[in-house]
Amino acid sequence: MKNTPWLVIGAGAIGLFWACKLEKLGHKVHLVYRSESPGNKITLESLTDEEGHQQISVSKHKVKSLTPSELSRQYDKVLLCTKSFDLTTAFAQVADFITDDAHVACLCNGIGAQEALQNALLDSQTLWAGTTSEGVLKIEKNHIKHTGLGDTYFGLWRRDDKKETTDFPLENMTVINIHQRMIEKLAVNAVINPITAIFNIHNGDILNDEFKPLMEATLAELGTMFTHDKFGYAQESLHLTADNLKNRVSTIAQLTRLNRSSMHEDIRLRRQTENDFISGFLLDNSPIELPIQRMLYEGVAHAEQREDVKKKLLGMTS
Ligand SMILES: NC(=O)C1=CN([C@@H]2O[C@H](COP(=O)(O)OP(=O)(O)OC[C@H]3O[C@@H](n4cnc5c(N)ncnc54)[C@H](OP(=O)(O)O)[C@@H]3O)[C@@H](O)[C@H]2O)C=CC1
Ligand SMILES: CC(C)(CO)C(=O)C(=O)O
Repeated sequence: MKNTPWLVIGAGAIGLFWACKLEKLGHKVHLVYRSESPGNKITLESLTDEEGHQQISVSKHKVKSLTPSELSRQYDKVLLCTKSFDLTTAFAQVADFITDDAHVACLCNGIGAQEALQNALLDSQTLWAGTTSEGVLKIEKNHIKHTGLGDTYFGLWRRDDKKETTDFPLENMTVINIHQRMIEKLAVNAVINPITAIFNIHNGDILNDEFKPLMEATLAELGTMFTHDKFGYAQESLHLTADNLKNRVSTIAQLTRLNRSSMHEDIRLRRQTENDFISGFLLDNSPIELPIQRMLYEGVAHAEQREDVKKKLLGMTS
């Protein structure tokens, strides 16, 4: 299988990063872009070495960039690197060029888009849901900066899948508990992303005293939901008590203290956010009312309500 190229979809930060990573691993990469061609050489600037030490290195990676209409062959390994709200449309555009037994993987944040993608696949195709804690910034159309070293895992999206013994077609990346890992990531995103986006602050700032009551209340509310036996993903989330969440959120906020969260950046640049797949997913699936998460959702979704939401969030929790 190493001889057949990977089809990577989405030439954003993560798509370019994976195109470089796959090429480094010895795979051919065909990269599908939407608006601007990244060309055939990607520059990857790394700020940390493999052990996480500060060290700047620059490498160039060869890929073949195409639009969906330029595709002409069949692919058996596909990696979708779009935002969650673009996932199914991006797949639909390339579906005719994917083999009946293909491995199809996706790496978007949040939950909800994966099930929609699963429904678009043939039963004979395998969907791998992925989660990553790598930090990548796109500087130019063909230039990315790897700002934070992280891990990436893939697991079968369908738990009852007969293909349980199948491995992801890249070594050391298959996990059996992908749903748990995705819920854990979602829990962190549901705190850091909307708060930093609404208050226009860097990730580390949520640990400041000013936000302490809001943080405590948000974590308590989510802890109650994740440990509720009627939450649809309770099997994967019962360990996520308020204290456990506090540790996770504080660690990530500290590690990424100088970064803007993806949602903060999306709002700053007036782009669509992944709100519906983070807070929206929790609101739709929670067995209890989530007044704080609802207010965070509204504050992200409606720019005109943001000032009011800020006051309410600080007022209701102090
Ligand atoms: N960047 C990071 O460090 C991290 C990102 N993630 C998650 O990974 C996912 C991707 O993030 P990121 O790369 O930063 O996002 P970007 O917005 O940088 O990239 C998404 C890319 O998908 C492209 N795209 C959308 N629809 C299509 C389509 N139909 N055909 C081809 N390309 C398409 C977009 O094209 P266009 O340029 O036209 O908009 C864009 O280039 C998100 O869910 C994000 O939350 C998770 C962890 C870290
Ligand atoms: C972990 C975190 C919060 C890092 O910024 C992230 O995943 C995001 O910004 O979407």
